[in-house]
Amino acid sequence: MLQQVNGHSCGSDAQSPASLREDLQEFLGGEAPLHQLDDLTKVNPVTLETVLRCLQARYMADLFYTNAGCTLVALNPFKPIPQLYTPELMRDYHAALQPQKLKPHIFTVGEQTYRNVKSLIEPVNQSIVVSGESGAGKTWTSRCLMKFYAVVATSPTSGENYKIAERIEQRILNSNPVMEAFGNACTLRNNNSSRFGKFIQLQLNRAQQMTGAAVQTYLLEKTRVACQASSERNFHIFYQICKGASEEERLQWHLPEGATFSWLPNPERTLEEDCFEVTREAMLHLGIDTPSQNNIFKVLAGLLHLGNIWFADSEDEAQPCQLMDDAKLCQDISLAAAAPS
Ligand SMILES: Nc1ncnc2c1ncn2[C@@H]1O[C@H](COP(=O)(O)OP(=O)(O)OP(=O)(O)O)[C@@H](O)[C@H]1O
Repeated sequence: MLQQVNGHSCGSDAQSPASLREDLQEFLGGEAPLHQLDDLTKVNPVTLETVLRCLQARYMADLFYTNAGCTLVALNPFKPIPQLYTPELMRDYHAALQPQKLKPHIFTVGEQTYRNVKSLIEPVNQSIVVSGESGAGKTWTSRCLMKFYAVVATSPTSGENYKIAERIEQRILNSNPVMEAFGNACTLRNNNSSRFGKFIQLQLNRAQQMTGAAVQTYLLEKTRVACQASSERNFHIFYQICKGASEEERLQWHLPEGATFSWLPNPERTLEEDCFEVTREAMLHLGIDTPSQNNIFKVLAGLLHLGNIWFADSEDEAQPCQLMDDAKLCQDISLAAAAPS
């Protein structure tokens, strides 16, 4: 029988510590290698130690997904595993008679959810909750799910439909770089940490083909614009415009090469998330044209300049704030405006 032990007394039926230790030894020294346990409900007795040992053994064997009943536990491999996310593998999970019989994978969850919609005459909305601590891999997992649906939930027949489907698919996937540029930042725990929560809604038509997506965001950490913990950074987009702007744009946005901004800490760190081109390209695909993009980037550059303004402590709070150094402010602005590049 499955024993559940959570560190507290389990009442009169509780197993004695000695017999629990025996069971533990038996389980850990058992015949079957621990990494072969692909469902944590098969772990017996269920203790923190047995569950962690099982997950550790699977991690060492490059097995990053483990079922826990109807929940999937995903371990972050912290290294690229391209063969785990190929379109071919997505199609295998999609085509399988019983995907749950294949190796545990995020694609099983994606496919099961998709089938739940498909199997009902009056479809019912399905939700997948991706949770975990910072750096656990939630953003990665949501991206995988979106890619999965982009592959399996678009199977149009005619050429015209194919083009429409491809455009929708591209737009859905392009929302990720834009959301991440404006809403993610490098923190102590994660170089690409989402500083907001999101609810992504994928919309399907009656033929279960993807017709659109909506993303609702909440709790964006707006204070990060003006205040970053030491060794952390501001949102990626600020670094992208400073590093990736052309000479002409630098002039337009008053961002001379080498300018320092107090709201832009640790600019010397180069991350793969600093790629301005990817963001611009994705914005274009989402329908944000170049003039609109320029306006957005000008506002962001203005914010960086605002961060370099210092106010003197006010003696009378009823009076307007005084700038610390008017002359320096004018000089900074004119320098920025006149800077060649
Ligand atoms: N399945 C995976 N394969 C390869 N690398 C991964 C995988 N999952 C996560 N990673 C790596 O771990 C990093 C952190 O993952 P991710 O940004 O998804 O975490 P998160 O849970 O969304 O964190 P936060 O809550 O801070 O936003 C990723 O940038 C990526 O490098």
